[in-house]
Amino acid sequence: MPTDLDISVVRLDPDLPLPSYAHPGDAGADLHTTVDVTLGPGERAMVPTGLSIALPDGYVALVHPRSGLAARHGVSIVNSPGTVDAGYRGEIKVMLINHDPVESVTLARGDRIAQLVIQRFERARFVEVGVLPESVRGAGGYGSTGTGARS
Ligand SMILES: O=c1ccn([C@H]2C[C@H](O)[C@@H](COP(=O)(O)OP(=O)(O)OP(=O)(O)O)O2)c(=O)[nH]1
Ligand SMILES: [Mg+2]
Repeated sequence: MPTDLDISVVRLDPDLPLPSYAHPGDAGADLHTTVDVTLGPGERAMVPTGLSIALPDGYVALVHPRSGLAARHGVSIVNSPGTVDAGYRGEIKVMLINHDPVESVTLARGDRIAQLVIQRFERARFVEVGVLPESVRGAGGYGSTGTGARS
């Protein structure tokens, strides 16, 4: 098990909990909405979490959807996964969308709406070249291998 990383958090809404992992070993720490929100079919909303964080340099926090909300209500995140940069000190917000074609969904203050995955990342230097090295895949993509069973 990796050791836990300390991340400073300010609770803008002290009545709501800090992000928390539901089980040991979970990658995502659940985020809560500070407001009641109702999303009609196809509707989206920027939902506040009441949290600001300071990530160490070299880390990013990704805002992922919760599969339970997706499976039960068709609710996901427009910009999934959202990117919280290490230098960002504002409130973390979640751009929820209701993909259900007919049903509205209501989320109440305190409900868990998304999960935050903390990752290390590589910062790249983009080095311009004239020609890229060859690869087996080449430029094939967008379904180039088909959809059927492969032997
Ligand atoms: O789901 C998200 C995505 C982003 N952010 C915050 C943290 C992030 O550091 C900042 C900017 O996000 P991003 O870079 O994705 O947005 P942008 O459209 O490129 O805005 P900017 O020009 O401010 O970078 O907004 C969130 O709170 N939730
Ligand atoms: Mg940006």
